[in-house]
Amino acid sequence: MTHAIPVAVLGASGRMGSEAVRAIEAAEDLQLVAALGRADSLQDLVASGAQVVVDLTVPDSTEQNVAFAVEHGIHAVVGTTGWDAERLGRLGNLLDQHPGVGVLIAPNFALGSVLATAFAARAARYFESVELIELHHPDKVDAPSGTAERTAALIAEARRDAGVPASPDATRTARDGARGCDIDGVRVHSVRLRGLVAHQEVLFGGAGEQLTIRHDSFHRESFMPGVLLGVREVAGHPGLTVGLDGYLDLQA
Ligand SMILES: NC(=O)C1=CN([C@@H]2O[C@H](COP(=O)(O)OP(=O)(O)OC[C@H]3O[C@@H](n4cnc5c(N)ncnc54)[C@H](O)[C@@H]3O)[C@@H](O)[C@H]2O)C=CC1
Ligand SMILES: O=C(O)C1=N[C@H](C(=O)O)C[C@H](O)C1
Repeated sequence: MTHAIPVAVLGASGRMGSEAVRAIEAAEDLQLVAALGRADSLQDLVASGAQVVVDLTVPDSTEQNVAFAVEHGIHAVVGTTGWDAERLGRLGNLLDQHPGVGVLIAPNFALGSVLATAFAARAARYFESVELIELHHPDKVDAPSGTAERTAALIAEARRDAGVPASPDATRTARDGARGCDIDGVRVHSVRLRGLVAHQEVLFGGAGEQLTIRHDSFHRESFMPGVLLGVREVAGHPGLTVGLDGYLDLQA
């Protein structure tokens, strides 16, 4: 058997980080060499000998963590949110200076969610109206979700490419927030409710019909096959990959 891949987790005591630690420990081809939290130094990451780091921290620290990993030749699998175009641009430039290092930024590791986003992008051009609702546990610190940001951006791109006009909306007066936020012309509504984990609905409306594309993560175990796939594949994909679909053949 080939040697196990040495893997470190950043944010290891968090909701996702602790689940990832368990999944990596249970995988025979992976070896957990560091489980680091906010109190640890990034130097511990280098000292651990990790070839791959999984970042499941907070939007405020993820860019710095990933830049440190890249500068030290460590591949990174990133589930943390907050990767806007500016941050992705800076990371792309950094990776140009470190050829051979791979980074996967995965807004969502659940296979069903990755498929739902791909299906939504596919359907986007065929309907007059589109709106998106994301629903999460109330301990989530960011809104809208990273998955919603990505899904809305892909829907907007598909509609732009196909020359579809903006969704009709006659609203002239509204309370703040009543119509959600606007991501590239797609209205996105965020719900935070005790009992939920991670859920998303894309609503497409046409004359006399509606298509709803819904995905539910009922438990964080749903994200683990994607995390493990990312860890196993990232070294073989140098440079920046955004979205787990970059490692999957969704056409098959
Ligand atoms: N891509 C995906 O499929 C998923 C992504 N997420 C995202 O992952 C991130 C973490 O989510 P949760 O685990 O729910 O949050 P959490 O708050 O439970 O965990 C975050 C952990 O990171 C630690 N932390 C903060 N700063 C740190 C630093 N500089 N270095 C090391 N550790 C640090 C915190 O102490 C905490 O233990 C969020 O951005 C969330 O949106 C969550 C679920 C799935
Ligand atoms: O914070 C979460 O829980 C999740 N975060 C990611 C996001 O913002 O899209 C992925 C998933 O929705 C769970």
